[in-house]
Amino acid sequence: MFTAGTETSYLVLEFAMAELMLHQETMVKLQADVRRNTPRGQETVAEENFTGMMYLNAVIKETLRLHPPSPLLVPHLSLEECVVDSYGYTIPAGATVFISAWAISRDPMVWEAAEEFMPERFIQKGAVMAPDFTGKDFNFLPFGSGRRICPGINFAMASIEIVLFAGLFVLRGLAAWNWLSVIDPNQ
Ligand code: HEM
Repeated sequence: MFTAGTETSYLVLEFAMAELMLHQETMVKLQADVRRNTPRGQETVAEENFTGMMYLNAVIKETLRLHPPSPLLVPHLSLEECVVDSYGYTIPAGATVFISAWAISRDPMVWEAAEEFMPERFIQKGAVMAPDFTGKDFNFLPFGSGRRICPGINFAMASIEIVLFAGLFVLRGLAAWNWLSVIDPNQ
């Protein structure tokens, strides 16, 4: 429970920060959102500031898509034989099944520019939209699906949002997290 709840969330945070450093245009957009949603003079982030942070939510979803912390979910056991019609293969009863959420969420047949970090793909008509990660859209399964789906989704999303938002808030005075200009990634 501790491992399931901590390592996963901090991995998403680490990958989100790495992607933001690599994608300065995303970083600038996100910082603009932070400034817009936190009135001048405010010392820490407050719950009501999260309401307008749609882009933050899309950044986290895109991080989960490219870097799911449980890339093979957890092993599942097939209780009865199952034939996957479209691919023509049979999964026998008693088989251990690994589902690659990583490969599914980078499948170019499903995702446009699948290898690109593009949070905008989740924003349509001014709202964060499908695909949804609560197990209904099988092309995006960072938390799994079905009866054994992760029970910590809401807690995980809230804690990742709070930490990322708080970090961006502290650094809001900077033009961007432009650490690449001072740190040579080759060293
Ligand atoms: C970004 C954060 C997280 C991710 C990506 C994640 C992902 C997952 C995945 C993929 C599974 C397996 C689902 C399946 O195989 O169908 C799982 C199971 C589980 N997760 Fe999470 N998780 C996260 C955060 C959390 C948090 C914060 C908690 C608790 C506070 C938690 C508790 C659990 C538990 C208890 C299970 C086992 C459920 C079962 O077997 O019935 N997870 N998680």
